[in-house]
Amino acid sequence: MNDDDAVITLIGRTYSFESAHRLPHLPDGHKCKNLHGHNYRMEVVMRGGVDARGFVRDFAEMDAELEPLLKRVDHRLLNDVDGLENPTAEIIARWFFDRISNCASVRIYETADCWAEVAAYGGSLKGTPS
Ligand SMILES: Nc1nc2c(c(=O)[nH]1)N=C([C@H](O)[C@H](O)COP(=O)(O)OP(=O)(O)OP(=O)(O)O)CN2
Repeated sequence: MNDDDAVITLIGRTYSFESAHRLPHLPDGHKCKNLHGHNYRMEVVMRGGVDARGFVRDFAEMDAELEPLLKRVDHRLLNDVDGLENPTAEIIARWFFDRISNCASVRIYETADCWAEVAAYGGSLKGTPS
C-alpha cells in the first residue's frame, strides 16, 4: 500500500527536557522576564513513505536523531543556546523543526496546558519522503 498525493503517513513520539529560560523581550514586571524553569514536553511528528519494513522511520532511529538536539537544551539555560536567545515556546518549536529531517510538526508544551506548534503545510513540507 503506497501513499499518494492525497494521503501521507505520519508517526510521532513524545520527548521531554528540563531547562531554564528568561524571555528578554517582555516588559519589566512580567514574571516570565525573570529566570525560571520548565519541564518541557515535546511532540515530534515525522512524515514519509512507508518502507519495506512497514515503517516511516524506526522509532529508535527517531530517538537517535533527537538525542543530540535534546542534549543541547536539557539542563541548560536556553538563552545560551545558539538560535534560542529569545526562547519562547514558539521559537523553541521552530528551532527543533528546522533541525529534524522529514519533520511534519513539533509541539512544545511549556506547561501542562500551554503549547506552541510549528507545522509544515502544503509546499513547505521539508525533506524528501523515503
Ligand atoms: N505565546 C507564549 N506565551 C507565553 C510564553 C510562550 O513561550 N509563548 N511563555 C511564558 C512564560 O515562559 C511562562 O512561564 C509560562 O506561562 P504561564 O501560563 O504563565 O505558566 P506558569 O505555569 O508559569 O503560570 P501559572 O501562574 O502557574 O499558571 C508566558 N507566556
